[in-house]
Order: sequence, then C-alpha cells, then structure tokens
Amino acid sequence: MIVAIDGPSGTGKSSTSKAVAAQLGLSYLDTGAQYRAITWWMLSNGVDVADQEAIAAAADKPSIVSGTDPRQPAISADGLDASGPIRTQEVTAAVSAVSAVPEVRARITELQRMIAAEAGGGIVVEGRDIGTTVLPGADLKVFLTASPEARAARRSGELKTTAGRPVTDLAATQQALTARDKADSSRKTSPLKKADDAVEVDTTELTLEQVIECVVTLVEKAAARKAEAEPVEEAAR
Ligand SMILES: Nc1ncnc2c1ncn2[C@@H]1O[C@H](COP(=O)(O)OP(=O)(O)OP(=O)(O)O)[C@@H](O)[C@H]1O
Ligand SMILES: Nc1ccn([C@H]2C[C@H](O)[C@@H](COP(=O)(O)O)O2)c(=O)n1
Repeated sequence: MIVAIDGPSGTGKSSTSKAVAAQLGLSYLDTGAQYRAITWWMLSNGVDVADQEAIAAAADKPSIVSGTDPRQPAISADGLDASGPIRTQEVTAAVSAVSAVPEVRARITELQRMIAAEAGGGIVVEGRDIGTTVLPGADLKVFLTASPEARAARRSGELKTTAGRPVTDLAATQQALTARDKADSSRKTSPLKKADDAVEVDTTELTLEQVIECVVTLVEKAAARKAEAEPVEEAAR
C-alpha cells in the first residue's frame, strides 16, 4: 500500500502522515526533511545556495539517510543527525532554492523511490510532488490544503532562529510561507501541484484528529478496493 500525501507548508502533512502510518502499521517518509537535510549540508559546507550551478555540482556529495519509523523518523546528512538543524529559519529560507535545482530533485527522487520500493508493508510518503512525479502509481493520493492564515498560525512559533529562539511574528511567518509556496509551485521541475487523481482535503476548519481520521478512512477504503481488484490466486488455479 503506497500512500502519497502532498500539499503546501503548514497543512498538516507531517503530523497526519506520521499518525496514519503509525495507526495502520505502515512506514513513513518525510521528503521535506530530505530536501532540508541536503540544504543544511550545502549551507554547512560553504556551497553558495544562490548559485544553481554550485548546488548542482554538489547534489550528489552528501549521504542523506532517512529513518521510516513513523514514531521516530530520523534524518542524517553524512552521518550527522540533521533533525534539529533542518528546522531553523536559515534552512527554511534556503530550501526552496536548493530543491528547485533539477540535479537535486533527480537525486532525491531516486532515493525516495528506492525507500518506497523497499517498504514491504506499505508506506506513507509526504511532500510536494509525490502523487504527480515521485510515485504516480500510488494506491491513494491525498492533497491537503488550508487557508494561508490557518497555516501561518499553525507554523508560527514552531520555527527557530539560528540562535534557537522561537519565531513568533505571525505576519512574517505568513509572508515567508506564501513566498515558499509560490516558489515551490512555480518551479519548472516537479512543482507543488495536486495530482488529477488526488483526493483534496481542506483542513482549515478541521482539527488534526479529524484530518487523521479522514485520511485513515481513505486509506482503508483504498486498501479494500485494491484487495478486490487483485486476482484471487485460488480462482486462477
Ligand atoms: N488540522 C490542524 N489543526 C490544527 N493544527 C494542526 C492541524 N494540522 C497540523 N497542525 C499543526 O500545525 C503544525 C504544522 O503541521 P505539519 O508540520 O504537520 O504541517 P506540514 O504540512 O507537514 O508542514 P511542512 O510542509 O512545512 O512540514 C504542527 O504544529 C501541527 O501539530
Ligand atoms: N517532495 C518535496 C518535499 C519538499 N520539497 C521542498 C519544498 C519545501 O518548501 C521544502 C521543505 O519541505 P517541508 O519540510 O516544508 O515539507 O522542501 C520539495 O520540493 N519536494
């Protein structure tokens, strides 16, 4: 069972995907964390993230490793735990530019497909282009949306400055969120976009628990349809 959950920042992709995967015994992959980790590596290793050619030349250098346990998702770059640093404002401000470079997308997409193929019991993969580009044959595609105001309110305070202090300026958070959404959806290579066959869920007025319940139901229905569609071995004998 392959589940793709896409959508802009702050719609609840990570929270929902982790909870759904844990509840249904599936693996989980945070593809945003992968792009954040390679961005952090670039920043830490002196790559000019304003220079697309420099980013492209470094795209294959770091080893990016993701853990797929929804209860304890891990992410490292060259063996260093990246789970903290990738949530800073510095990485958040640079990740769209790095993730827009085709060589970076090709490398990370290949990694994502390999992880999904190796997840024998099924996996929930969340990001921006999973249903459209990375796993177009996913058994279920969900596209989460929410108003910019709701997303900024949810995100505000979660972001940290490089000094580790919470960023609580709502207006600045909403402006940064909107700018990132625009960058992610206007780039040439696999932009943020709802797949034609994705189920759209507007989470603006829903609690996180309601979104999780909604997606669990969608997964269970997709699994039932898949079971019905698969040829029964006995009948084939
Ligand atoms: N429906 C909801 N109602 C209220 N809060 C929510 C809802 N969904 C998520 N949240 C909260 O909003 C914050 C952002 O959620 P989350 O990180 O899952 O979003 P996201 O879409 O994965 O964002 P990003 O793409 O930037 O990682 C979290 O603190 C989460 O608990
Ligand atoms: N499949 C993906 C996932 C993420 N990105 C880029 C675009 C986002 O702004 C950034 C961080 O993602 P987040 O942690 O906010 O989910 O990574 C992408 O291009 N493709």
